[in-house]
Amino acid sequence: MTARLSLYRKAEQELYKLNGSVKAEFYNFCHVFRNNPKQPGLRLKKLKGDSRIWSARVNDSYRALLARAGVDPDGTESWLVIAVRHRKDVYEELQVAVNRITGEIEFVDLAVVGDSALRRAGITLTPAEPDEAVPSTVPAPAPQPAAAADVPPLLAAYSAVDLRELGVADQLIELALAVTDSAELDQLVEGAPLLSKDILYGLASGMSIDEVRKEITQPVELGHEPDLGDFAAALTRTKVTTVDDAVQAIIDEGDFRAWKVFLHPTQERIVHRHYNGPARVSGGPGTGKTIVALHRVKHLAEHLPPGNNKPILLTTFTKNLTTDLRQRLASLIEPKLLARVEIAHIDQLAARVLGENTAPGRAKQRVYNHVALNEMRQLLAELDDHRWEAEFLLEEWEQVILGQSVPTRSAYFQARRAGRGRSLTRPERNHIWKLIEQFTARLDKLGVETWGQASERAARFEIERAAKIRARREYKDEIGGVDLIHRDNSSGMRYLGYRYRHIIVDEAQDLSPAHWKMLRAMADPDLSNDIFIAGDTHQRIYDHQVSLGALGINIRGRSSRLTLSYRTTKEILAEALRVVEPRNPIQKVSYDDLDDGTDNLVGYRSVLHGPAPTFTPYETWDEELAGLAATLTTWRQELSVDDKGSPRDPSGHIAVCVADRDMVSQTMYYLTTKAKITCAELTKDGPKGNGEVHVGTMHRFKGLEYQRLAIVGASDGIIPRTHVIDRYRTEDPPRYEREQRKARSLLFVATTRARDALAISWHGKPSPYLPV
Ligand SMILES: Nc1ncnc2c1ncn2[C@@H]1O[C@H](COP(=O)(O)OP(=O)(O)OP(=O)(O)O)[C@@H](O)[C@H]1O
Repeated sequence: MTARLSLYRKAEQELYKLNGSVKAEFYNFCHVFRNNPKQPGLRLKKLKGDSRIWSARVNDSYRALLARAGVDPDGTESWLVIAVRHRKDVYEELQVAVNRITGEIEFVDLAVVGDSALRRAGITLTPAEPDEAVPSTVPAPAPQPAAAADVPPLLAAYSAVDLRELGVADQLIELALAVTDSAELDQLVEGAPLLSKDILYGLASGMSIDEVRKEITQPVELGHEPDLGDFAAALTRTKVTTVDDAVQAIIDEGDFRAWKVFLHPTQERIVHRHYNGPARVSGGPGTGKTIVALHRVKHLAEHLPPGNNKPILLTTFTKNLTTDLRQRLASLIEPKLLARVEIAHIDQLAARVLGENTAPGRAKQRVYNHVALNEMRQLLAELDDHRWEAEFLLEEWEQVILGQSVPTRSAYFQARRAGRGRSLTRPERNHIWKLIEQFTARLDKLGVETWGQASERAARFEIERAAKIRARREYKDEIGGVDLIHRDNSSGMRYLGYRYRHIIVDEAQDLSPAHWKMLRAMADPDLSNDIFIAGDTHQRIYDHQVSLGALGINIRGRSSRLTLSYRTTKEILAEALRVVEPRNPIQKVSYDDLDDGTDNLVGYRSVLHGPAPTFTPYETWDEELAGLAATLTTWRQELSVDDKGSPRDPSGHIAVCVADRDMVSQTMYYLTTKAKITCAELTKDGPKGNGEVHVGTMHRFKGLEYQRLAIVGASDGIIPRTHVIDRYRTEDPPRYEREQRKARSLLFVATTRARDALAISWHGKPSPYLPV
């Protein structure tokens, strides 16, 4: 007799944590079991409490708990491993059931529920294999201390019926209603099925029943009443890993594999949905927006018609993030599908478009804005014109003229200047236009252009290209769909089509209007699933505010939000939130939704725990660096051994984040020469060299994550740069606010890169954005 064996998600995760020899015995167990589950050495037997759970022997100490999920007509049995654990932790009362909302198989692990909660709910656990010396039943519960009875339950506002209707597993309902504090709830949900965990945390964090129903329950609802006894059908709906010869590789990959297979139901829904137009996912840092974007690429690639072209574009704002995306995508999809995906950062795309449209030898050198600013200053000095600041003019050019592709002086007279400070009269606009004409002529003569100019030109080329495609289509429709050989042959138009069938954008909050226009023109707006956008405006660190609707990208009704952080601990998250959402109403900041509405982080939460972030003041920068060296030395030591005491290399898991390049150099110099800690600078191409600790400016940390992170030099005057922005306070208040918001978001991005530990320090006065 043979058996098909699958692993329940929780069981797979338990296996990652077992030591190597137990894992090896488990692979052997799988092999034997698949050949013959009745093999006597396996000692397969039902638990007494629930006829659905069976226990089988992995080795002397470990047991696999299994559920039988049907038999094929050819006699092949289907079994699901729901847990692998020490025999002392196997209890007769363990149960497995089909959830009435999702129709999936669920295992409620009472073995990890705290004693106090079990006792209050009147549940006693009986070991399935008691040690000889231990009585077969856990001693009768001790009477509860009188004080405990006075503490109201945490979820006192809800009834058993509420919890059941939302989808909490039956076995957990009484227990959940009995817990009195969040620590008890944490323990209760540790072994709970995902849906129960989401619901209970949602209610405990203040979501209403309706919100939980809408955001958590409905997305995973089966739509009809499942047969609670039909495990075979339930197995087909349950996320499992099939045990085959590759199971060893799967388990050895451990937690690194989790994001590839176990999407959260909300993530899964966003990934697989059909969208009739552009769609967007938002959510706080670490909620899996990039993961969703990568799975979306996979989903779309799997549904492409056969071919050898690259109809999918995956793009992001910065170069170093494309490297990361490429690596992650390569580990998620097979090479054949990967070959159908173009991965390029947004400036690279613009450069490519310009390359195609520029005669050889005529290309301009692209320069960053500080080079352009110098040119503007020189021009103003030569003209002896002091009416406008160079910075103001450059921004007016970038944000208003280039940002809206304003083509002529008369169009500039009419241009919207939202968020640009005081209004300009017609003569003032006239003056500015003339200066900017002289400035662009100067750049032209030097043979250079800014990246902003380049993307605006690229957008124009792409828009023209899209217009040709549409004109050809309309003409073809007009003449009744016949081939346009007479017309196409002469113009070379025959092969002209939209560049991409699907475009996926990550870190969307930082793209400029020109970038969006270019992307819009690269995919057919008449087709569904054309553009998928992932981003969080709370993390916007460049000055590009856009309204997608006005740029022809209509996401209305196709926006979703992720709220559960997989990266950051509760402790870090609470402090990070106070950076972007200060409690002081005078400092209140609002964030847009990439359109004309606002976004917020309501419901943003984490189920991970860790130490509270530390906030340390110093008198001087030198003292602060000495403190940093001490922290890093301790972290390095702690991360040099793993959970099981084996040595491991801490390189690349610790990082230091500072405000500017000078501080990067000073920090690296101090750590290398005074503390013997090797460093790698984070550059736009990723970490340079293989030093143990990565050091970089806040901008470089966008999209990355580290196990432990130190933010140093978080002082008033540095975050934000008071000497740079203070003059706007009276001169240009909207600009002052924008600068403040950018600096705040930068600190928010930095704090949310830390996974387990975060240490923030400053010298002198702390940054006004720090929650201290
Ligand atoms: N379903 C999942 N299962 C396991 N891990 C996950 C899951 N979703 C996300 N993660 C992990 O959470 C971390 C953050 O994910 P990701 O980078 O996609 O978040 P993000 O929302 O894009 O963050 P940011 O806005 O900060 O860039 C990563 O380590 C990722 O592997």
